[in-house]
Formats: sequence, structure tokens, C-alpha cells
Amino acid sequence: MIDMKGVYKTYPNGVTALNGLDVAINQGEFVYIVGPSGAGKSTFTKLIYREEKPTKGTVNVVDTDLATIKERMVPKLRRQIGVVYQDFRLLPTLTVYENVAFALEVIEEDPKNIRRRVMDVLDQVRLKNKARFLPDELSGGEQQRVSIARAIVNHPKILIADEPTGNLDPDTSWEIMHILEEINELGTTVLMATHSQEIVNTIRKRVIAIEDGMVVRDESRGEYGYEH
Ligand SMILES: Nc1ncnc2c1ncn2[C@@H]1O[C@H](COP(=O)(O)OP(=O)(O)OP(=O)(O)O)[C@@H](O)[C@H]1O
Repeated sequence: MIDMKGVYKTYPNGVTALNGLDVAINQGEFVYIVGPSGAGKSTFTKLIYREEKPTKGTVNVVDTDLATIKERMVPKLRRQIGVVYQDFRLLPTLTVYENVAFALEVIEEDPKNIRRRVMDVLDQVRLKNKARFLPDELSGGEQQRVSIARAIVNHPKILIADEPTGNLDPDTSWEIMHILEEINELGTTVLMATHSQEIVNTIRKRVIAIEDGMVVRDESRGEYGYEH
């Protein structure tokens, strides 16, 4: 599903973020990406949805070689990947319903299906009753649930969550984790970059640790392994 070999990434400013990274992730896995700040975790996730291109090495995602992919095929790739960020990134002037519907409108989903699909996914993240609210009328945890709904409404094969609980209190973080686990149980591959020792050590999953742009540890039911 995700296969990277010998991947290097040097940004135009000369910073090398990935330094010969090798990773293989299968469909249906739940993987934590851990490592010190600046280790290359976000860069790794950005290569998957081709926000960044590798300087060297092979990146294969859902049977697509991202080294040779045509620009016009990038939207098709991105439709198979949902992304959730630490800071939610909702559109502030749109309601919860509209934020999620927008993700379907941009891919020209048949308008007949939009209402049902948005309400189904809001039900999945337990926010059906807040469909008419604006983002700033919601708690942080609720905003993150909207952003998860938006990321999965198109049934992506992969969900990337870059520190999804970074701005949330512990109780709310567990709620988000249970939703991510449910999504994974329905077959979506979940990759979650995190600094939360408590989450990684409690909800045990595969752990890939990145340091200095390389994989330094890969354990099937691993621990966080850092002192914070
Ligand atoms: N767009 C960019 N241009 C230049 N350098 C960048 C860019 N993005 C990241 N970097 C640098 O690449 C290195 C890896 O950054 P990256 O964001 O991938 O790390 P990270 O492991 O996700 O860190 P954190 O845990 O703090 O989010 C850092 O030194 C960072 O400053």
C-alpha cells in the first residue's frame, strides 16, 4: 500500500529531512510514526500524498509510482488519501455540514448523494446533531471530529493524521483515538504521527520511529520509547 525505498528529501534551503528512509506499510494497518521534533515525520507523510517530492528514492502509494506520476493524476491519488492536521484546518465561514460536503463537491460527487454521505459520516463521528454549527461554536475535540469526517467522507484507502491530538486535552484525545480505531477497523490504513507517549503505550499498534530522516525502530506492538 505504501512502499518507500532509499528515500532522501533535501529542501531547497539545504535541510535534509529524509536520509535514506525505507518503509513498507500494508493495507489495513494502524501505524504510529514517532520520533524527536524535526526528525522527518511530517516530511514522510507529505511524500505519501505528494505534497512534497523525494530528492532521491522510490515512493509507491496505492500501486502508483510517485516518481513518474503525471501531474494530472495527482488529484486521483489524493482522493484515496484523507489527511487530518493538528490544527483542524476547517473553513471558518462554513457550517459543519458544509465543511464536509465541500470535500465531495470539489471531486464533483453527484449532488443526489452528497446529503446522505455527509450525514452518514457525521453520524460516524457522532456529530449529526451539530451539522448546522460553525467551527468556532464547537469544542476542539468536536472540530477535530469534523476534520476527520471531512477526511473520510470520500472513503479513502489511507488516513494520515499528523498529531491529531496535539491541541486536545486527554479525555478528548481518547475520543479521537477511538474514532480513528473504528475507521481502521472498517479497513482504512491509518498513519498517525504523534508525540503522545500515553496514547502509543496504551493503544498498542505498530510503531515506526524516525530519527535524522531514517527509520531507527519498527515494532509491531511497540512502545513510544522517548522521555516525554
Ligand atoms: N518546507 C520546508 N522547507 C525547508 N525545511 C523544511 C521544510 N519542512 C520541514 N523542513 C525541515 O526538515 C526537517 C524535518 O522536518 P519535519 O517537519 O518533517 O519533522 P517532524 O519530525 O515532523 O517534526 P515535528 O515533530 O516537530 O513536527 C526539519 O529540520 C525542518 O526544519
